[in-house]
Amino acid sequence: MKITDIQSPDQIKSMSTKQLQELADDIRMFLIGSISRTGGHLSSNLGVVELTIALHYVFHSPNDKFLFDVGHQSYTHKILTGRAGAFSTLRKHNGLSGFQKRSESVHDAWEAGHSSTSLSAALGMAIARDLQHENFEIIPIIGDGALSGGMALEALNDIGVSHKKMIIIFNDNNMSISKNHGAIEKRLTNLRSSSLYRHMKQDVKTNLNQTKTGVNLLHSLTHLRDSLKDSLVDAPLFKEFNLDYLGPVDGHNIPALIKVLETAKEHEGPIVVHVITQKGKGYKLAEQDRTGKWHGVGPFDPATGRLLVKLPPQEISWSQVISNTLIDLAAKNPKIVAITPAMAQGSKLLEFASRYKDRFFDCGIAEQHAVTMAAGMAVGGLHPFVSIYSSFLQRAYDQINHDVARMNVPVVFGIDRAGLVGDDGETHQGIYDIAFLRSIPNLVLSQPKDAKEAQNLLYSAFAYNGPFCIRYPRGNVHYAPNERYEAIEIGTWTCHIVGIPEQIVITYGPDVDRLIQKARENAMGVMVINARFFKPIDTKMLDTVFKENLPVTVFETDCEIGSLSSAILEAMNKKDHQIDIIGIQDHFVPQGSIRVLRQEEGIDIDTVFERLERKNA
Ligand SMILES: Cc1ncc(C[n+]2csc(CCOP(=O)(O)OP(=O)(O)O)c2C)c(N)n1
Ligand SMILES: CC(=O)[C@@H](O)[C@H](O)COP(=O)(O)O
Ligand SMILES: [Mg+2]
Repeated sequence: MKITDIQSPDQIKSMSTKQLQELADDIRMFLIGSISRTGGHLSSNLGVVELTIALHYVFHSPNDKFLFDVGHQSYTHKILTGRAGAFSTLRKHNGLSGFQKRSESVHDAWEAGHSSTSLSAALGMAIARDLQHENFEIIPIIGDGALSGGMALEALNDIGVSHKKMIIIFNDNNMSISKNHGAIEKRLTNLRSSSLYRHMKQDVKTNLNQTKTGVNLLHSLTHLRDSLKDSLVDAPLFKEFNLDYLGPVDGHNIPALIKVLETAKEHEGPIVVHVITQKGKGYKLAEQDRTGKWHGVGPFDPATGRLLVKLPPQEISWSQVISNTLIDLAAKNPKIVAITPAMAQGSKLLEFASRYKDRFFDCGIAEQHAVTMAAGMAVGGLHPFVSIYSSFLQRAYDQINHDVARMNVPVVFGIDRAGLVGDDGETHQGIYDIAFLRSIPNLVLSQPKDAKEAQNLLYSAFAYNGPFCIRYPRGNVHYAPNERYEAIEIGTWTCHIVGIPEQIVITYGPDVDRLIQKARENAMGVMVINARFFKPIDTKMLDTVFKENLPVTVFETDCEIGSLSSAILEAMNKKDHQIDIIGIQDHFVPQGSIRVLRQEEGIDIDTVFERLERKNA
């Protein structure tokens, strides 16, 4: 069967074991080919092909509900539910989402993008089901990385006494994006390498090889199930949560998976099925990867693994600029330590980790813990740098407020992926942090316009004795290491005059230079203000600017509500001056390239410029 001919999971229900395995092989080839053209979450998806086939074989979606935690590993689910034909649009504007999306298919029972939500959601859905006397299965699928998230552990604690029927698939590939971290991880290592698991795997293999009739298979699987029951003593992790447990089972063995899932289906109350999978299965480079390089990739040549999009010379990612500077500053200041909640690869902190082994802390997917731990380190006399993507920082709002800002302790936040992130869509757009951080007392909140300013801001942040946030976008920037650092006075903006100004634009980040360049090219007279601090803002400069009596535009590339324009309007409350505001309106921004999204939102330089030109007309 052609992969694109699959319209419904019902089509696989009558397949033999052999046909299911062939289907798995075909899907894997399809995924590698398709993702090599569009980019996407390769490794996690290659790891769950057989598991997803077995889930759709045993359960009946959309009546039964699959909740893929994070959702980045739901590609096979999309294929089996009739969406293979749309894979060329994966993560593109108006195209197939890289995550489960309820508007996309009735088979997508839940939406995510951030990790560790599936178990709470599953319990909520189970309560709703039972109160309304409905009858269906609820199947959250959660990875070993996501399980380390606080929400997942809070949910397990509740589920364990709920008696609500659900089948928790624990997809254990011994990897988060890169290496997984923590005590749970250690416990799992013992379990995975237990002689019992190896024995079971061999046992099933032997029996499968001996017969195609299924008689010995059944015997083997019954034996497997009995062994699993015995193994409970060796798997106390879930027992401690008062949860029944089946496993571990080989996640690439379809008959074994089917049998275990059927056993779990008969079980009353909640049960965990522990499935061992291999991240990147079927693509050698991804199988061998421990750094996370193949977790999410851009387009690549499948034959060589070479990435097809090359950086322009002298450009590096904003994350890399910050990381290089951090490494340099840390060489001179032993109090500097770095923390990441499971994003060492994306935040470009792997080099820091190898240079300063005892000063680097990957705490797993645990943003809240990361921030409060940083506060503890700061109270203890260190000067921590916490690197968190803007959208994941939403998780740690209380910790920033309660533990860092309230005690006014020196923690530097590197808010990565600030602004539009593009292909990951709504769940990952980093456009809210200015608004949600600005109201917190004691915080300094800044964004550099270029790499030079980024280096100077980081230098200034470590010279400051309080919480200091520096946000920077996804993408690249022209870079040369600063010959020497210059301290930037907190709360100061800079003013850039092009021609004879007829109007004033207040903006920030890389758009400062983009706008200056555009104005020069078009001989427009404009005063461009680089609002490099959102808190505190430069009220002195605002006073001067408003005295010019020229039209003012605030051009922001984040959500309009509560961000820079709000800060300015608050400050100018008592003055009589009209301000034109350009920013992202009050709605969620879907996926798409940043270029397309900026056009849609009317915040691309051309549209902004046309708007400014109209003001001069
Ligand atoms: C709250 C939050 N923090 C960080 C991330 C980034 N992230 C996406 S997938 C992932 C690793 C998940 O590991 P696991 O659950 O084991 O899934 P796998 O990719 O191994 O299948 C991380 C850290 C996220 N999506 N949400
Ligand atoms: C699914 C998830 O949350 C991450 O894998 C995320 O997609 C990474 O984004 P970057 O590609 O910007 O590092
Ligand atoms: Mg994992």
